[in-house]
Amino acid sequence: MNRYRKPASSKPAGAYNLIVAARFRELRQLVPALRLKMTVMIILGILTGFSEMVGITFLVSLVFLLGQQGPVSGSAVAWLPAFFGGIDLSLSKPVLIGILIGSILFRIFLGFVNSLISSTVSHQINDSMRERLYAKVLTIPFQRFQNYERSDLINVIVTESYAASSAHASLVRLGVNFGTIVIFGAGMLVMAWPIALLALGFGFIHNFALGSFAGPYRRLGASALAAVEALTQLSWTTLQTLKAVKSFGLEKRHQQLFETLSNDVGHTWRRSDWMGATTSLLSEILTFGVILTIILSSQFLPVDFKAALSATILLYRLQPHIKGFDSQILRLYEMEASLQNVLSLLSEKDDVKQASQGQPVTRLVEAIAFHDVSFIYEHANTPAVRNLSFSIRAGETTALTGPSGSGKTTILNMILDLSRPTQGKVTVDGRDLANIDRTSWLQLLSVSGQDVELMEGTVLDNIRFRRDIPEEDIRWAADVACATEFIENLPEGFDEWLGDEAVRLSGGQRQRIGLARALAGRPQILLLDEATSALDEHTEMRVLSAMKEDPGRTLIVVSHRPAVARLMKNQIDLRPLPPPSTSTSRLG
Ligand SMILES: Nc1ncnc2c1ncn2[C@@H]1O[C@H](COP(=O)(O)OP(=O)(O)OP(=O)(O)O)[C@@H](O)[C@H]1O
Repeated sequence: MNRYRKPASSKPAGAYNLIVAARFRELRQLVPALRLKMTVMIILGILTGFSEMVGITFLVSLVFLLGQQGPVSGSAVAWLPAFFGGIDLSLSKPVLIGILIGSILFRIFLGFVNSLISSTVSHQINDSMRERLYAKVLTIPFQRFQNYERSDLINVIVTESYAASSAHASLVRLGVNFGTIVIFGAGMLVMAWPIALLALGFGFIHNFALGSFAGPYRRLGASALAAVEALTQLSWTTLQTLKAVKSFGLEKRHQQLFETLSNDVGHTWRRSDWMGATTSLLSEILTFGVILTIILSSQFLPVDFKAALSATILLYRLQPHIKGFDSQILRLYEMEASLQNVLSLLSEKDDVKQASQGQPVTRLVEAIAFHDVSFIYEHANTPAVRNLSFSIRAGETTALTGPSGSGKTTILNMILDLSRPTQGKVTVDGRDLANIDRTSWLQLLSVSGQDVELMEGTVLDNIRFRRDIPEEDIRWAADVACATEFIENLPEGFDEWLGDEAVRLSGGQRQRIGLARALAGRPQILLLDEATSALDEHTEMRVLSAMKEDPGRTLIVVSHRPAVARLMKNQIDLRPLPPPSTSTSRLG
């Protein structure tokens, strides 16, 4: 997912069954307050299994016992009538029928309660995972965020977040299966211990045989995830670059690529189904083998035939639980890759400074100053900006110029507190920006860039951008940004639905919506990062002149156009100075 993420190891971490402990540890890390609910669900599940045993299998055994005359050799069934002490078994038939019906109803009730609880807990886990993953995307440092593929982030938040609740459900079922196996095992031990021992041996062989599938399941989980990620990424980039795809006539190529990736996804899911069918078949064959062994050897075992038959029926009823136990372990292997993705995103460190940390600021009074600032991006070899010192005075207009790649956007990102200087500091009225409350600082600032990130909604929604801004401020901002003239020509005006790409708008119109969005909050400091590059020169001058009119506003404009730079009072030129000077900035 993360471009810098280490690939998952292809070898299982430890012995087959140890994966349960690993998943449990991870789950507790993800959902700490889960132990009580999990215990309740496991107990309810075991009770369901118990009532099933009593209600069906145990009573079948008793039916045999009712017909039994005299003591039965080699088995504990001989003392079962005594176990029901003093009851005249011929009179207890209605009672037995009552118990049978009662236990079936009890099992149905427990099953219902358990499914209600499981579904509530699953939804709680899913809600909490999605919210935490989304919150993480909002709180990781912007630079780290840029290391992620957007399509992968969507996959993790929307799809893979379910891995936690699936792991939880599997662990609960595992606990239920295990508890039921123990209870059934005890029942069999009471009825026919030699058969119980045979069943125990069968359990170990079953566990061992299915253990050989652990590696393939783990790899299958990882390749299914990779296939889905590749498919989502292709769909995402096709939507993002559809115009280019059509302009280059690449529709067929994309269709072929999609079909290949889609087949990969189908192929991994088919392999998953086949593997499920194979392990199920193996489990059935093993059970059949053990039951056949019991039947064939029953005459040699020191067990009465009827007791052997009762225990065999129990074993037959037990088989789905043994199979469930092992298949849940295999599921835990399969979901490892998704769970690791969720964990790896959640373990990202949050921004060093939270939005509400630091001293609040209400106004820029003097200046924003850079003091010997250098910045190097993660995984980059050279600094994006080096030893920069300059100051931008409050209420003045400043042009930030320089060749492409000289660090203009990087500087704006540091003013926006999206990136921290690797060396040196940025100050606001003499106070280190690192110690200023980000929320209050960002209330003074607004930014508009070359590419406007539009969202699903109307023109009004796009300018308001989920902030509490009155409509008259939006209309005022649209006026200043020279946007009203084209908005009012749209069929629905400010209520025109744009869609997230706003394909019907020209580049210059989209930029004017972006400018109106930046202005609508009436910021004291406005950062324009080539935000008027798609406008014709005349409109650009009109927009910038209108923006300059507010005397209280500090305007910082990044532009490659000399005419724009001339319109500003100051100029910071990032062209490298000739050697031997090391400083790359000067205030014009
Ligand atoms: N996220 C990033 N990771 C690594 N390097 C980056 C990242 N963003 C920018 N850079 C590098 O930092 C340098 C400065 O980039 P920046 O975008 O600040 O330049 P710019 O002056 O705004 O360029 P332009 O005028 O082309 O928009 C460039 O060499 C760029 O490749």
